[in-house]
Amino acid sequence: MNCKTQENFRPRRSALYVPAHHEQYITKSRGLSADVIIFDLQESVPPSRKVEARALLVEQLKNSDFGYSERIVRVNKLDSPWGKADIAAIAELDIDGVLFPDIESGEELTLAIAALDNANGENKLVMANIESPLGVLRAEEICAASPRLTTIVMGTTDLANSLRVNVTLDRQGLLTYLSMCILAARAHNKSIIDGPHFNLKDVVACEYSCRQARDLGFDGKAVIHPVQLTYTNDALTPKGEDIRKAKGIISAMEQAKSDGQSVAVIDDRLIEPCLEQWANRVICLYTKVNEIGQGELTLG
Ligand SMILES: CC(C)(COP(=O)(O)OP(=O)(O)OC[C@H]1O[C@@H](n2cnc3c(N)ncnc32)[C@H](O)[C@@H]1OP(=O)(O)O)[C@@H](O)C(=O)NCCC(=O)NCCSC(=O)C[C@H](O)C(=O)O
Ligand SMILES: [Mg+2]
Repeated sequence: MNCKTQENFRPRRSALYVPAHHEQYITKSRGLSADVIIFDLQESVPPSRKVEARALLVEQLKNSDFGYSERIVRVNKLDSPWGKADIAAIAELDIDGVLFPDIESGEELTLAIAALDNANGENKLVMANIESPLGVLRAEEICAASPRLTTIVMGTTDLANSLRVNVTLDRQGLLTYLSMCILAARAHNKSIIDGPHFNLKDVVACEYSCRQARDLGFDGKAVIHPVQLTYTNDALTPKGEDIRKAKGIISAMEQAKSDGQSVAVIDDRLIEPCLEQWANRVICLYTKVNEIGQGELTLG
C-alpha cells in the first residue's frame, strides 16, 4: 500500500457494534472515535425488536452526522425472516456499506450482493463476517468473490462456539483459524478486523487482546462498548519509533534508487524493498489518522 496510490484508503483500527434497537447507543456513537460503526440489526437485536430496530435505524441514519466514521449496517441473514426487508430498507440510504453475517462461501456472498443490487444498493461496499468452520475453510473463495468486498470481520464468539474452543486470554485455540482468514484477506488485498474482547471490566486483558490483534496482522478490532475504543485505537496506531523508522526507510530507499541500487543499509542493517512497503503502510495510516484528528492518543 502506498498513500500516493491509495486515496481511498480508510483506517479500520476500531469497529464499534451498536445494537440498533437502542436509540441512546446510536446517539452516543456520533461523538465517538470509532473508525467504523457497525449498526447491528442482527445478533444483538432480539427477534421481538427487529422491526422496531430497523425503523429506528433508518430514521437515525437519515438525520444524523457520524463524522469521519465509516457507517456500516449489519443486516440479518438473507434466509432469516428479516434479511430481505433489512436490505430493502437500507440499500438506498447514505451509508458506506453493508456487513453480511456468517458468510460461508463465495457463492453466498455473491447472492447477498445481488440482493443488495436488486434493491438499488449497487453503490454500496460490503463487508463479511466469517464466524463458522465452513467460513474459515472457504475464506479464500469468500475474499475472491467480489471487488466490492472491502473487509472481513471475524465473529470469534460464534466461531469458538462451533469449534468447541475454550477461549483463554491468549486465544491459543483460535490462532490457526484467525491466521487462515488473515492469510486469505492479505492474498486478496482486503482489510480484516478481529472479533471483540468481551470482558468489559478487565481493561488490562482488553489492551492485551488489542496488541495481540495488531501482532497477528489484523487491521483493527471490533469493540462492543465505547470504553474499549481508546485501547483499540491506541494499539493499532503507529507510534513515534515506528514512524521514525518508516521515514528513515523511505528516504534511504529513495536514495538507493537514485544511486541505481535496490537495497539500502541503515545502522548496519540491510533494508530490502519489502520493508519499503511496510514503511509506506505505516506512514499512510499515520497520515490518515492525523487527518481525521485521531493521531494524538493519550495512552503510553
Ligand atoms: C454490553 C452493553 C449491554 C453495556 O451497556 P450499558 O450497560 O448501557 O453500558 P454503560 O452504562 O457502561 O454505557 C456507558 C455509555 O456508553 C453507551 N454505550 C454502551 N454501549 C454502547 C455501544 N455498543 N454503542 C454506543 N454506545 C454505547 C451508553 O449508552 C452510555 O452512554 P451515556 O449514558 O451517554 O454515558 C452494551 O455495551 C452493548 O450492548 N454492547 C454491544 C453488544 C453487541 O453489539 N453485541 C453483538 C456484537 S458482537 C458480535 O456480534 C460478534 C460476532 O458476531 C460473533 O459471533 O462473535
Ligand atoms: Mg456472530
